[in-house]
Amino acid sequence: MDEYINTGLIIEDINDPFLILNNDIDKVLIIDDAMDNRTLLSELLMPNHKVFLAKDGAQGLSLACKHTPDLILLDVVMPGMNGHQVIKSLKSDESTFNIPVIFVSSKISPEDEKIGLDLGAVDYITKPFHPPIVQARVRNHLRGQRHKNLLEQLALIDSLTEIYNRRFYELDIKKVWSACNRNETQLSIAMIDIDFFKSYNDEYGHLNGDNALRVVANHIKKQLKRPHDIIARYGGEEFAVILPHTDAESAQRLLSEVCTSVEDLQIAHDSSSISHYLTISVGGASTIPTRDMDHESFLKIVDEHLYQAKAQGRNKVCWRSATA
Ligand SMILES: Nc1nc2c(ncn2[C@@H]2O[C@H](COP(=O)(O)OP(=O)(O)OP(=O)(O)O)[C@@H](O)[C@H]2O)c(=O)[nH]1
Repeated sequence: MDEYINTGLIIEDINDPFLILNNDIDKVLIIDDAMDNRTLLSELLMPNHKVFLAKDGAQGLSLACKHTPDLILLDVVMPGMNGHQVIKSLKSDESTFNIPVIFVSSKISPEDEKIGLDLGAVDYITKPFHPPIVQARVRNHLRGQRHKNLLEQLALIDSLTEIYNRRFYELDIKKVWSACNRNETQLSIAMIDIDFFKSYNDEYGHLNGDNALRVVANHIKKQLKRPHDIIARYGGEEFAVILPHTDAESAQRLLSEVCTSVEDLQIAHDSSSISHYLTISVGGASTIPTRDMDHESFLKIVDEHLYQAKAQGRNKVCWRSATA
């Protein structure tokens, strides 16, 4: 079938890493049972976009989940699942909920258009369509979507350190907690606090304090190598680290290295009573999440261990033992 061939930027459901490499090109998924429409629309969009083609609703849903396109052009009248059923399914799935959908339909009455928009479509184009209008509408919606994505990303970044912020932590931990629960895999969480940071600010000034926060945050971030490991600024001089699929032994080893390496940065801290340099204390715990415990209660255990690290002299890691 012609759509299964990767022609220029027209891509069907192929297992091709090329898709992941060209992130800067917007991806548009066309779901239409008529081959002529698929061809016409893809030719219109192909020069500027990466185009995926689906010949029915089921294939469209599977491509949408797999490739998370930036925009979907969706026919209404199709055999099997119609466009209304497809958009309902897209809107009920967390992974596809945010993808804007434009209906491209031969149902042209205002009532049809209203139904489409009420179902969550961002636009409604009637057939026969005018190519320049399709191109302009697609371009405008993609521009809006890019802007929205950018704002969403910025809302999850801490402006001082440019690492993730607490809001991202809250979103991520929920997902990771349930994924590790489902897969029965180990999850480790650490809370990191800079030692005597109040006196650092008092001694060197707030601007140097800000700079030290930036340096320490990004230094720790660099040491988290796995793709799903994250560090987030949890509050003032406190950072949370999430290490999915990581057991207590590995996590503790990693955080001990982090702890040592922060002191090795040799950021002078003359008013610290434990070192000449800026240091951190770390509390942590590991578990296979169960239904009996939520991540907030687990974080309290992590916090208790941070408290212990402080109480035991700072510049160290306290981890809940596996049997505790
Ligand atoms: N420069 C700067 N300082 C901050 C920022 N956020 C929090 N702080 C400071 O971090 C300090 C934290 O002080 P404390 O909570 O008393 O803790 P500490 O002095 O580090 O003492 P221990 O944690 O017990 O070792 C406060 O003085 C805050 O003002 C920030 O964004 N920039």
